[in-house]
Formats: sequence, structure tokens, C-alpha cells
Amino acid sequence: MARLTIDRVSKNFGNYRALDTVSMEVRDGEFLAVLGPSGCGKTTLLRQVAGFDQVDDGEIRIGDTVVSDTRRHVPPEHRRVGIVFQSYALWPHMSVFDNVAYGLKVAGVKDPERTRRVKEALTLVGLETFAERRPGLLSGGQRQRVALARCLVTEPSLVLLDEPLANLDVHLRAAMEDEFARFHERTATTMIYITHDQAEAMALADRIAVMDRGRLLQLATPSDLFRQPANETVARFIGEGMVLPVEVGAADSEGRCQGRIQGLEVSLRASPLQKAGHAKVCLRARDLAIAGPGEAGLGAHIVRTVYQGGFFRLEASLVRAPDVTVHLEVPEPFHHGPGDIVDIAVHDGWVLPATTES
Ligand SMILES: Nc1ncnc2c1ncn2[C@@H]1O[C@H](COP(=O)(O)OP(=O)(O)OP(=O)(O)O)[C@@H](O)[C@H]1O
Repeated sequence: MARLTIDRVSKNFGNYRALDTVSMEVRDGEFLAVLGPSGCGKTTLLRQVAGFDQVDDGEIRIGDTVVSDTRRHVPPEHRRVGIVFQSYALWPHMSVFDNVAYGLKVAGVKDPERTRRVKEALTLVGLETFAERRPGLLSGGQRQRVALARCLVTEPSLVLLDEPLANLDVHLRAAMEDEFARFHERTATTMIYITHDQAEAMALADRIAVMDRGRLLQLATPSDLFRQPANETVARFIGEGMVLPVEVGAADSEGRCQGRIQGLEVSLRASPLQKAGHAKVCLRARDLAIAGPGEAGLGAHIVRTVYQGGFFRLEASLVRAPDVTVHLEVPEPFHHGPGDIVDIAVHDGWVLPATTES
């Protein structure tokens, strides 16, 4: 187990900046998810940590040891970093036992120590009775567990997981999510989990690092990311946030402020440092509701209603700003449809902090 420090790391491919001064600290024993759209630099970041590439700038430390900077480069096999890929990469001609034992054999670990450690790792992932099987006779989830056991048997100081569930069907993914979570609890290994699936990241991680175009946009707990996104990109990316212009008053010391969205007075959450003026607000579907009798709301044309079992997802465009579309969940019975005008009350929202984001 070890702490991982990534300090102002950059990586270029020709003229393309795949990582742009990325800094983050992963705590000892933490489960950190790295989340972002395709091409944002997740795999590139993982490759720098694993030591497959040399950084162009910055420093990476595992525990107190510098493993990468512009002058030093500790090779992957000396970093004690375990990696689990989405493709499993198991040897098809070897048994489960031999697949798991392989890394130890290469490292010169002899029997009976080797057999003991392999058995221990297989027990940890619940595959002790499958030791003699070939990988071809296992399910996708079982193969992924073999890959996990093979990584753990070498007692890595941290484990990197590159979209490990991407090849599994939906049901198996949910079961494996539970398994990863339990596994992390049992071993307290520092884990860095790359994914573009935010539900998976939210379900598993202690904290989530959100990346976009080679930059780290925010590193926070799942709840803080959802409730207090740092900027518009995170607000829109996580949980389908709606971002609207707002006029705000200065926030009080509790972080509450009054705002005006398209003429509607609303009470909002903000940083206690929020100043009065123009800003943007992030609204979640759950912040919105059809206005009750006598309650003020934003007039909106219904564009679409989709029944989702017990409630409708309603999409509507604002009467005063037709290019702004909002969405919310409305319980049944609900008798309005496309073209109707409804009033939408705003019960909460987060004022996005002023940012230099382009
Ligand atoms: N060896 C390379 N040479 C040139 N460009 C590269 C190389 N490796 C990655 N890139 C580019 O760097 C960017 C980041 O790639 P990366 O694989 O890190 O993204 P990612 O977030 O892991 O994406 P995905 O979720 O699709 O796997 C992409 O635009 C990619 O095309």
C-alpha cells in the first residue's frame, strides 16, 4: 500500500498535449476513480504512473520514492504497481493457478511460498476451486477475477485498473462492482480505477478525478462532485446538470444566496465567497418540480414526456429563453403533453464558482 503523488505532470504526443500539468494526490488505501470522456487522457495518465511512458514534465512519487521526473524513470517492473486491463490478458494455455503464479515465478519466488501465495490470492477472489481450469472455460467475470488475483499475488503497492468491467454485460458489471468494493475493503490497497462510466465511479470510489482534454477539472467525493461542481464542464458531465445564467446577490457565511433566473427569485447554494453579479447556476432534475398552486415558476413549453415507471421524465424549453431546455421528473398521474405550458419551480441549485475555464 502506498500514497501516490502526481505533481504537475505533462505529456505530449508531437504537438498534442495529452496531459496538461496534472496534479493529484491519492491517499494510502484510497479508491480513486479517474473519470472523463473518451480521449481525455485517462489511459495516458495511467501509463505514466505504471512507467510505460516517460513524462515530459513534472514528477510522480509512489510513497516517498520519485519514480518519474524529467531526469529519472524507474522501469515498470521496479515500481510494484499492479495493473488489471479490460482485456484480462490471461495465458489461454495455462491453468488459472499457473496464470496467477506466473508473476511470482518470473520474480524468482520458490515453492512452497509460491503455492501458498497463489492459493491465498485465489481464495481472496473466490476462485480457490477453479485453480486447475483453463481461462477459456471461465465466465467473463471469473476471468476478470483471475486477472485481479494475478495482479494482487505480487503484493503491489498500488493497483491500476483500466476499465476492468468494460467487456462485461450489465448484470455482471453490477456483481463485479460489488466484488471490487468488497475486495478493496478487505485488502485496503490503494486503487486507481479508470472509467468513463460515471455510475460505476460513483458506486465504487472514495473520490473521483474528473478529466477533460488532458486537464484535471476537479477531484472530490462523489457527493461533492454532484452537489458542488467546480465548473460548467463538470456540472454538465456529472449527473446531466443544467447550466443557466443567473443574477446573484452575495452569499452569506453559510453559503446561501438569493438569485434570479429568467426573472424568477430563487434561493441557492454557493461558496461563502460568492460575490454579487452575473454567474451561472447548476440545476439538477431533482431541484425542479411542477409549481404548486400559488407557487412561482419558470414558464416552459413541454417538448417531450417519457414514462419511466411511476414517473415521467419531462423535457421543456423555457418560454423566456426557448433555446434553454430543462428536464425533471414528474410523478404520475400527469396529464400534460408536448406543446402544453407548465410552470416549473426551482427548489435548489448550486452557483458555479467564477472560473478561468475556457
Ligand atoms: N502514443 C500516442 N501517440 C499519439 N497520440 C496519442 C498516443 N496515445 C494517446 N494519444 C492521444 O492522446 C489523447 C488521450 O488518449 P488516452 O488514451 O489517454 O484517452 P482516454 O481518456 O484513455 O480515452 P478512452 O476512454 O477512449 O480510452 C487522445 O487524443 C489520443 O489520441
